[in-house]
Amino acid sequence: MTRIPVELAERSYEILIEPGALASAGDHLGPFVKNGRVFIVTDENVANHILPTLRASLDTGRIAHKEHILPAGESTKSWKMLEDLVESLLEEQIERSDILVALGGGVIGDLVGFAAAIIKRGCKFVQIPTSLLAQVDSSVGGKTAINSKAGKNLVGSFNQPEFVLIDPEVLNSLPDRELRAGYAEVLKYGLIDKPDFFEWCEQNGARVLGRDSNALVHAIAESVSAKARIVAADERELSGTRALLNLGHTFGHALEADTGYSARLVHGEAVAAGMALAFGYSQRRGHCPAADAGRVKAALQAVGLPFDLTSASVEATGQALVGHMMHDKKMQSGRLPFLLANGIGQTFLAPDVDLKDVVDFLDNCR
Ligand SMILES: NC(=O)c1ccc[n+]([C@@H]2O[C@H](COP(=O)([O-])OP(=O)(O)OC[C@H]3O[C@@H](n4cnc5c(N)ncnc54)[C@H](O)[C@@H]3O)[C@@H](O)[C@H]2O)c1
Ligand SMILES: O=C(O)C(=O)C[C@@H](O)[C@H](O)[C@H](O)COP(=O)(O)O
Ligand SMILES: [Zn+2]
Repeated sequence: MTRIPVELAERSYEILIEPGALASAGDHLGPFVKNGRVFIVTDENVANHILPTLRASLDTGRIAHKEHILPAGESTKSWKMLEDLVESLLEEQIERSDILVALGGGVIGDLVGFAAAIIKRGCKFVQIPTSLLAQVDSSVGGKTAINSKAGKNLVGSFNQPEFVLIDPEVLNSLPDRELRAGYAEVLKYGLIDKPDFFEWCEQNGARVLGRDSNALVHAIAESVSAKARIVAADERELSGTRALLNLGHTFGHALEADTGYSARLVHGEAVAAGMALAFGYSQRRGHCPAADAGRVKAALQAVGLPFDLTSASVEATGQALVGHMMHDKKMQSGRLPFLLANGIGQTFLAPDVDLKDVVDFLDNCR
């Protein structure tokens, strides 16, 4: 088993990675529940494919458990779903010594992490991520949120899990499209500050997406070590270091808003197009060589991810997209810093971006 620590000032925790680990989830959860109960929250797809193995493991360990099965999809990160989940857990008299388990993709992880933060002013929770995106990104680092009418992830908290249990074998039932979407966030780590890893991805992307076990474990371990390092340096995104993890997201969240957070463009796909736009815009501003921006597009295109507005099927004007960006949490004194790049593996936070120039870029980059 690979163990990667997330070392934080207040409390550290571990990310455990092992093919087949779900079958022994009870052994890992046991010490955290003592005499309490486990409340598993999952979605309907994950309930069909993955829940039976977790249930069996808890039964073997004689750990009392209850289940909440929610609809799948981004619309589950809503006030309504949060309210329903919190009320039903309170109805079941959840205690602070019990433990919530987020079994699912990033939608379930973000919702359950937030519910855990507010129930009785804080319950413990564990992340068992089942999508590639959740295994390489959302299960680690403690950002939890729901969406609001104004935009993506605008209501939430920083709330770290007790541990993260990653079983790459659960990805066998993940649809190809979702696997690809998660792979966009894998590429992100290479683009931020790991150029060698980006090169590895260029050479091994097909193995990862072909579900080769060794390639998947390598991609997951490299990704979560990068995320753990960045989160440890700036847990609450105060110094600008953690903002690097937002590469592609300023553009990407605007694309998601434009498509109504629908299945037309899922988060990882929006981030893929967003990263290509960030590199394209960096090239326009003279930061990034054209060859590097070209490599980013090529790496995305090679695996069937969107690499510009057209391939993301977004027709909105630059003005409309920048309108969505005005709700970005990075906004400060009316200015929006952007994650730009001097090249592959050289991402930086640019504070001085003129939004009129971004509008012009978006209107002329199709
Ligand atoms: N908190 C963070 O740091 C962070 C980081 C990245 C993304 N996110 C958030 O994560 C969300 C996207 O996560 P996602 O891509 O996992 O989406 P998701 O949770 O909607 O999962 C994608 C789809 O795959 C299905 N699924 C998941 N695991 C499966 C499996 N093993 N077998 C079969 N089907 C499976 C789900 O039911 C869903 O239909 C977005 O809301 C995004 O904002 C958060
Ligand atoms: O963990 C982070 O920090 C990230 O930015 C990871 C992103 O992949 C993720 O999508 C995150 O939810 C975006 O953060 P937000 O603060 O822009 O909502
Ligand atoms: Zn993301």
